[in-house]
Order: sequence, then C-alpha cells, then structure tokens
Amino acid sequence: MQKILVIDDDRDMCMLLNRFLTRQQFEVIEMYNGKKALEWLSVNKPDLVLCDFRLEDIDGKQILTRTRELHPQVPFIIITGYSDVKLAVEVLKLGAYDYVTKPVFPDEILITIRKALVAPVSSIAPVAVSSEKTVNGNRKPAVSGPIEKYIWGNTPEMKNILKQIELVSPTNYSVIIYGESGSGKEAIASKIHELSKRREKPFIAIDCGAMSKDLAGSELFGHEKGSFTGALNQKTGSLELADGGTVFLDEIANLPYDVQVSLLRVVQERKIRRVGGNKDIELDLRIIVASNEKLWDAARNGKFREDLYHRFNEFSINLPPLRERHEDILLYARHFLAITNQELGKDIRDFSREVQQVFLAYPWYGNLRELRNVVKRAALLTDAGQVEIQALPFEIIYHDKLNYEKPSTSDLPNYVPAPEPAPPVTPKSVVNEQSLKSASIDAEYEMIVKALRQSNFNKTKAAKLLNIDRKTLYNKMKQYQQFNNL
Ligand SMILES: Nc1ncnc2c1ncn2[C@@H]1O[C@H](COP(=O)(O)OP(=O)(O)OP(=O)(O)O)[C@@H](O)[C@H]1O
Repeated sequence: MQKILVIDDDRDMCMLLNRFLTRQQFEVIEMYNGKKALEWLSVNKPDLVLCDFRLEDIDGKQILTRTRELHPQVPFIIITGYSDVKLAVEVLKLGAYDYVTKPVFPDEILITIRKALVAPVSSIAPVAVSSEKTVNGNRKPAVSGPIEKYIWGNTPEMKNILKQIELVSPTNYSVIIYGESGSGKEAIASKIHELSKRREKPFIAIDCGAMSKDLAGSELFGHEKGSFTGALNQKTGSLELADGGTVFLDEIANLPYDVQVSLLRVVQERKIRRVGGNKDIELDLRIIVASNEKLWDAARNGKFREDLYHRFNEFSINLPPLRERHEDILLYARHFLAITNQELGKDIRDFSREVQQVFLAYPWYGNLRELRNVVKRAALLTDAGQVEIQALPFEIIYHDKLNYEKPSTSDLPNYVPAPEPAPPVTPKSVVNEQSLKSASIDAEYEMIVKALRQSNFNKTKAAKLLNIDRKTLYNKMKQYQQFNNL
C-alpha cells in the first residue's frame, strides 16, 4: 500500500483527504504542523507528500526544501489558495511536482497523485529532467489522437517568435530564452530541438533553480565513485546523457558560480570532466538556456559570468507573458480543453461567454501553466456541454474584487502593463440593483472576501472570523457565483 503524508493545519481538510484517499487504497498519515511533519520525515519515507502551502509554524517552501534533501525521489504536491498561486508556481522551481488549488476536489487531487506516483523518477529528482521526456530522451507514450502538443498563437509577437524559432533551429547557435515562469520557455527549447538535425538524439531539460548548490556540479557533470562523502557509485551527469542532442538549462542565473566555470569549459572546448575524475570526455551538445531575469544584468551584478553570457548570447528570444498575448488566451484555453477532453474521455464543447470574459480579464501571473491547470480543473467539474462560471475558482472570478498584490517590476523583469482588460464579471447586484436587499448582499460579500483574504483562503479560518460555520460560508460563496448567471 502506498503511503501518503498529508500536512495541513486545517484538521477538517486532513480528515476529508484521509477518508477519501484511504478509500482509494492509500495509507494516509496526517500531520497538523510543519515541525511535526519534518520530525516524522526525518525517520520515515512516504511515497508522496501533500502539503498545504501556508502552515502556521513553517511555510510549505521550507518543508519542500527539507523533504527534497531527505527524500529527493518523493513527489511533493502543494495545496494552495488562489492568492498564492504565483508563489506556488515559483515553488515548483524548488522541485515540487505540481500544485492544486483550494477548494480541493477529490477527483482532481487523485489524478495529480496518480500522475505523480508514476512520473519518471528523473522528473522529481534534483536535476529536473523534462517531465515530458525520459532520461534517454525518448518520449513517454503519447496520449492517443492527433492533438498537437504545442500551438503558437496568432498574435504578431508569437508569429514573429515562431519565425525566429524556424530560423535558429537548423543552426548550432546557443539560444537564450527570456520569459516569466510558465510562459512556455521549455516548449520553445523543445521545438528548436525538434526542428534541428539533433531531433533523433536526446532533449534534456535541467532546472538549475531546483538543484542544491552542493550537488549541482555532480548532477550536471557526473562524479566518480568516492569523489565525495556520499558518492557511493559512479554517476553519469545530465550533460553526458544528452550527448549528441540538446540540453536546456532553465533558470541558468541560479547556477552556482563555480559550476558556471566548468560550464564555460563545456561551451568553449566541448569537454567535461566528472567530479573527482581525471579524464576529459568529449561531448557534442547544443545548449539552450532560459532565464526570467536579464542575464546581462545578472552578469553586471557579478552573479553570472560575463564570458559565459557572451558565449550563450548568440541568439535570444523574448517570450511575452500570457497577459500580453491577449488575443491568444482563448486559443490556448481551447487547446488545453481539447487535451483534457481526451485525457478524461469527455466531450466538453467550449467555455460559456462569462468564462471567456473572465479568462480575458484575469492577469495570469502563472501564465500558460496556470491557465492549463484552471482549464483542467474546470473540465473535471463539468460533465458535458460547456464550462460554466461555477467551475472556475472563486478567486479567479472575483480577482478584481480581491485586489491581489500585483507583482512589482523587479519581481518580473519583463513585465509591462497589459492593455486595459475587458471588464470583469461582477455580481449583477453590484452594478444593477439599488435595492436594500442588494446593498446588504454587497456588504456581506465584501465581508466574506475580506475574511477569506485575511485567512489566506483557508475557509475554516474565514468561517471562524465571520462567526458562521463552514457550510454556510460555502453556500454563500456559491450564491455569489450564481449572481453571474441571473
Ligand atoms: N506553445 C505552447 N502550446 C501549448 N502548451 C504550451 C505551450 N507553451 C507552454 N505550454 C504549456 O504550458 C506549461 C508551461 O510551459 P513551460 O514549462 O514550457 O514553461 P516555462 O516558461 O519553461 O516554465 P518554467 O520557467 O516555470 O519552467 C506546460 O504545461 C506546457 O505544456
């Protein structure tokens, strides 16, 4: 029986997950705070960890980092409120397998758990080899049917990017891809590989942000047996595994400085030496790197080697965030819906008008990854016909009301404010009716939103703040969603 550790300070949530997962034949261990969970993890190894992002004592990020040190092969899934989605997306960089958003739906979490438990070990190990490919570069069996994995959109910016991809692919140029997290940098790197002469050889994606400082050298270059404490066997590094093909180094600016020196040698001389080894190994590699900060700035600030920057900077591609590819949002949403229909064996036709409006108004700070997850969840909650507004997270429908803190320009170096989005969907009572009833509904709505924000979308805590029970809170939230359909 596979063992799942559930860490959440919301005891009701733990109990519900426990009951549901036990019925699905898992063994469940519940922990209500981070410290206790870490104590347990230091002597036990689960098959998977499911962890609330915001605990009262330690945050999910710290638990993830420690779990990765203790059990690098164990998949870690984050449970998060929508206000934290941007942070959760960042945390994927530290090696989490995926995130699910609250309210948690049993079927959704089960699909994510099942996928995580059969994911190739390499996709959850410190060197995050692309989850789409196995270590030797072979594709995982594709879902049946002819849906293209990637689409490139109709905006002039994306047409231009596709042209750049086609131009640079047949060459051997190094490429730097700039773009926010989830915007599709790995998709571009893999497209370049597929259009190149190297297409039959491996494409290996390595997330430099997810590697521990101490192990980065050995993960990339490999090591000889006994070269450091813990090096019990000889290990082939990811660069050697990619020989003849393309290596994609994501979040390159996070690579430790001394490893950058060894990487420069790979770029200049096309040779590597394993950690603790004394012979050179020749490699034929194309290197594509990605960063969400300008590498030139990182070089000027002394974080990134300037000589390495110049070597990589043979060609660069600037991928705009999804909110700046406004005309493509629905195209991508429909693409993800088609894929999800196929995965779930459903036949959902489209999104309702209100859903489309919300999609166009929402800023998508997690970019395509966030859109994909929202569509997947909505499709799961829809039986047939079209996706209705109720299938979207409350926090997305009301994002304008909730007033999330916008990322600062230093957070997102490529962030340029998007043109004014279409007006968001708001409860009709707010805009149309002046009756006493609607005024009191509005006041109640504002209070609920405030309590939800104060409690980071923990509904049990929000209900306590409002002095109502959780069921009443759920019912009220449902009621507000229904206003959109009046
Ligand atoms: N052109 C595309 N067409 C369809 N799906 C895409 C496209 N680009 C990205 N996606 C999907 O969006 C998600 C995120 O893409 P990807 O991993 O390429 O982003 P990224 O910028 O490399 O993210 P990160 O920097 O966080 O690793 C993936 O699920 C991917 O399949």
